Amino acid sequence: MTNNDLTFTTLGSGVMGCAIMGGIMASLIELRSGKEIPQDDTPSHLPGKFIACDMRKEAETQVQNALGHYKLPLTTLTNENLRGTKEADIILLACKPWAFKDVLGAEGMKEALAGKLLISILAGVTAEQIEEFLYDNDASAQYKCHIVKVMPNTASMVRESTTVIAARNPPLPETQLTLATWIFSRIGRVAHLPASVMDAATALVGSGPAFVAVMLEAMADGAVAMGIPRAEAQMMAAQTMRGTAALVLNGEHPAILKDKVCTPGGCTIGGIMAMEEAGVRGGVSRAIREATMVSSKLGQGVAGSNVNGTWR
Ligand SMILES: NC(=O)C1=CN([C@@H]2O[C@H](COP(=O)(O)OP(=O)(O)OC[C@H]3O[C@@H](n4cnc5c(N)ncnc54)[C@H](OP(=O)(O)O)[C@@H]3O)[C@@H](O)[C@H]2O)C=CC1
Ligand SMILES: O=C(O)[C@@H]1CCC=N1
Repeated sequence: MTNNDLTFTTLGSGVMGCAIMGGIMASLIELRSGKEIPQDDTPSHLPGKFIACDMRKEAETQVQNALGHYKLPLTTLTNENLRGTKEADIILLACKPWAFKDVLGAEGMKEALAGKLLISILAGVTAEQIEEFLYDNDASAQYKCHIVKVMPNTASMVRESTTVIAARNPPLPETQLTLATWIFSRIGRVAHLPASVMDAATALVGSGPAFVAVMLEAMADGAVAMGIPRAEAQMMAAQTMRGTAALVLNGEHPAILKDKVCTPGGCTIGGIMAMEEAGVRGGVSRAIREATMVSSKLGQGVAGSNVNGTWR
């Protein structure tokens, strides 16, 4: 038996705040309709009420436009992070990475967070950084919140995210970890990894949709150049990526998959040779390494600073 008596608040309701709330809402609707059946690991208390906080008034309209159609209890607040946090059981920190001290350092915030689950999706900011900022490394601080760093991606909106949950030492209480895992497994696949690889995880799964979109667009452009109409080319490129991903998730090794497509003397190996000449492999893997390094600097930035290219 589950109760939808928890309130889920986002501090920052932009692209990701909306995507994650949207994914959770879609999942709750499926649970209610019986399309999804509660599993053994379904927590007894689930979110049922949502509060979207932002500092921009326009965010209220954007949130309502994106999520209003789910018809679940949803409140939008502008410049009322404290109220949203006081009313919350679970708080999603989804502002810009360099804004976290402004958000969490506000008067009364520490008290409002006490005992609650604080999920941070901020690139480049560790759970330890947040803990140190809030409690100044005071291990005996009363009524701490439980902080977990996770890295989802924008496909949360369509429940196809890949989310990495960072391990904590000491670990999160079991109930809180189960709840965080449940939330993100409703909106895609979840991996648990050491905190030390979270910047690489940010590059791979957080930034990944942008990298894949560039490749998708390039494939579609090539097809348009060769006469296929744009809409069809885009759909065909996307479905080809989905099919390839499904084969790999089904256990096929990417190198074997590639070899199977390359008929000897055929057109695919011709195309692969062109990709190798252009250094596509090196360029793509370099993008992951570059994004990892930039991510590692994002939590140290201040608003308006640009850490791209500053780490060398
Ligand atoms: N976009 C993505 O695909 C992913 C992003 N992330 C992480 O998620 C976080 C959010 O990213 P994203 O959704 O893209 O960013 P957005 O800019 O779309 O959303 C962040 C929102 O938070 C608002 N905000 C800033 N300061 C405050 C504040 N003090 N109180 C309340 N709201 C505030 C911003 O307002 P304003 O615009 O005025 O600053 C903005 O509306 C980032 O930390 C990013 O690293 C993680 C994974 C993937
Ligand atoms: O580009 C960024 O900084 C964020 C983090 C991962 C995806 N978008």
